[in-house]
Amino acid sequence: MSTTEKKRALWVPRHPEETNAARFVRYVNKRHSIQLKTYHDLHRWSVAADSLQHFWRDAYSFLELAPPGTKQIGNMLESENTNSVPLFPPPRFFPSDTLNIAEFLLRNGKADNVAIHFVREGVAGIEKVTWQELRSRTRVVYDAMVSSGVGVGDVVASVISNSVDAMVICLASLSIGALWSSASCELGPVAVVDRFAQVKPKIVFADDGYVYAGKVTNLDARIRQWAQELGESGGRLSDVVIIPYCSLATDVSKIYKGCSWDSFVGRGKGRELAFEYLPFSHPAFILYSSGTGAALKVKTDMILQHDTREVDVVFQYTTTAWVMWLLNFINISSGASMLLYDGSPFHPKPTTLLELSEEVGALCITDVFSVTIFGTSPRYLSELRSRAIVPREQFDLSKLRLVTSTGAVLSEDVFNWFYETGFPPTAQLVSMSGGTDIAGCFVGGTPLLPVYAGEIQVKALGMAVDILDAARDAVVSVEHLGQAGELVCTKPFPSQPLAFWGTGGPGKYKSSYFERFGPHVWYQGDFIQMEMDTGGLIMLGRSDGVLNPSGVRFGSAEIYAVTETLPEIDDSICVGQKRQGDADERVLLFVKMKQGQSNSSKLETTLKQAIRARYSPRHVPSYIFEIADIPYTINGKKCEINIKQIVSGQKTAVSGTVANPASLKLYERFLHLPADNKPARAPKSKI
Ligand SMILES: CC(=O)CC(=O)O
Repeated sequence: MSTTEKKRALWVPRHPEETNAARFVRYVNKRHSIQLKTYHDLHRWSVAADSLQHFWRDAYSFLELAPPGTKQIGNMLESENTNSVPLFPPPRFFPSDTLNIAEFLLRNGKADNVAIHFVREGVAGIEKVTWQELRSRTRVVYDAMVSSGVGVGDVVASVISNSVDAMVICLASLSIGALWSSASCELGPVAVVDRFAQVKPKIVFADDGYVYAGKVTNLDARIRQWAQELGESGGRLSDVVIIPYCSLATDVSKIYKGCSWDSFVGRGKGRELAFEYLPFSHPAFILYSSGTGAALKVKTDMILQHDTREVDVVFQYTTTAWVMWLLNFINISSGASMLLYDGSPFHPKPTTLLELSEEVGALCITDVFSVTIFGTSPRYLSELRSRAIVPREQFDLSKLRLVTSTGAVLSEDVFNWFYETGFPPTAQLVSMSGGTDIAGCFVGGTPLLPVYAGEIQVKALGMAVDILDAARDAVVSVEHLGQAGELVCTKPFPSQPLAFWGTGGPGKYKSSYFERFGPHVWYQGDFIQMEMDTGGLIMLGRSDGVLNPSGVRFGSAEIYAVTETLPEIDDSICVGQKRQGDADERVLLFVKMKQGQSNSSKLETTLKQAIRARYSPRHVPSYIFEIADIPYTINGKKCEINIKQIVSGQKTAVSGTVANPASLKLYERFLHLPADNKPARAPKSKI
């Protein structure tokens, strides 16, 4: 695009003054006698050294997190000057406040309204769980947990589907002050032991089986294996409670500390549900990759960035192994109704999720008969497009207000498809990026500003995001130059992890985020750029996957932005290859072709020309290969680092969360390629 050409907005806010964010601006203006007007004014104020504390305290009270009867919210940090507070060691937030997250989550829903619409693959109908039922199911599990000796600070773990049970068990654990940690059912026994041996749970809940893409998997043998190994790993496991989710009649006597759901529940003594009020910084969730802080951050994202309201029906597609499960769980605090789905997004039909979105309504909210907020991923949207599904023609999605996408970079091409062909143009498409480690977003959406193709709209409120020079370890911002660089955060935020679990935790925490730029700068490991025309943000990929041939740095997402425009390509993965004795690296692009298509020399030429024209000759991959499969994690992230290591002859650690680990083998043959790698001279090579 030429510099004089203005970018066209794909979506513009219609009634910005009616949004939660606009109400919040009026609220802080009044409280502090200031005159913030735009989103950018609000963001600047939310991260300034002398008002960061005001922002988080105001968000705390505006979002009504404090327990009923709280007279005053204390200071966010002990020190008033947030410039002097490092992010590591992690500061304690709101040191004088107490809260119980479960009480907060269950506080707002009206007894007879539907809290959760639950749909399971392979099970007909929609289970409607009212708020009253949710509270009473939580009470039953709470009662049995107390009888089983679960107390403040104990870990409750679950190998569980994205079900109502998962929410109920988590709520019961949090009401006691126990910590929650979950894994999804498809994880193998080694991965389950890897995770839970570290956190030493007191109780583990496990579904007896799961259903995915039409197949029922009985987990009996896997549970036996991991329960035995967990028991031997020296923890304090007292029960492995089997949930008869698939009615598979598991023999619990064969499982180490096995206990049936009925005998577990039978331990209850009829106790009322009670909430343990704990310090703001009391831990609540153990997440893998990396408290109340999470609740404040998630609420801020939901209400102020996504404008979630009480009348919304929210549908986030996720498993219990992804941080989006936690975000969705905290979502219930808005009193909004949710659709919970367990199963494959494409089974029995590729339009299953869209059908559900149309169908699900909320009891007692007569004018809402469809999902209004749909949370998904770039992969899902690309898949709809490549299957030629046109949601807005096939379904009534007129009530859909917001579609959020996370987990990977959402390409410009998918943005354009969304508005030109795919979804109702009135829906706001929000691409967001944060991480498991921060339980929320660094950058995301706002209802106050337009949406542009390929761009994340804004930096999230209260998050002092900056873009630092990727070639240096010094704190040098390149944001105002429009240059690509490292995404960092330079001020403390309440959803920072409290610690890394287990021995050596503080050291691992420090080396993960603070080695690169020091204790005042959180280094996220994402490569990002600001679009100077619009102020939007463009994610370019993970920093460790950054491509760097002959000193030109660019992100894999830039290459995917081109491959995604070619209809014959189903998917692609782009990595750097390092060779022994060569300081430079070359770029390899692997393309998975659609059925019936092949990587012809014409396609290679088209690809190279498109990359050269859009970026530069130095962005053109040295080699383009056809490949039969692309490895993904179960959360839909491409395994670029594994491939980069494999093609560079380095050892690679394959985590239990790779959904299709066999595909990694396909890349081993690319270790030995001819030495010469002049760009654009890529020989055609197929497998
Ligand atoms: C909010 C996110 O960024 C979620 C993720 O890590 O995929």
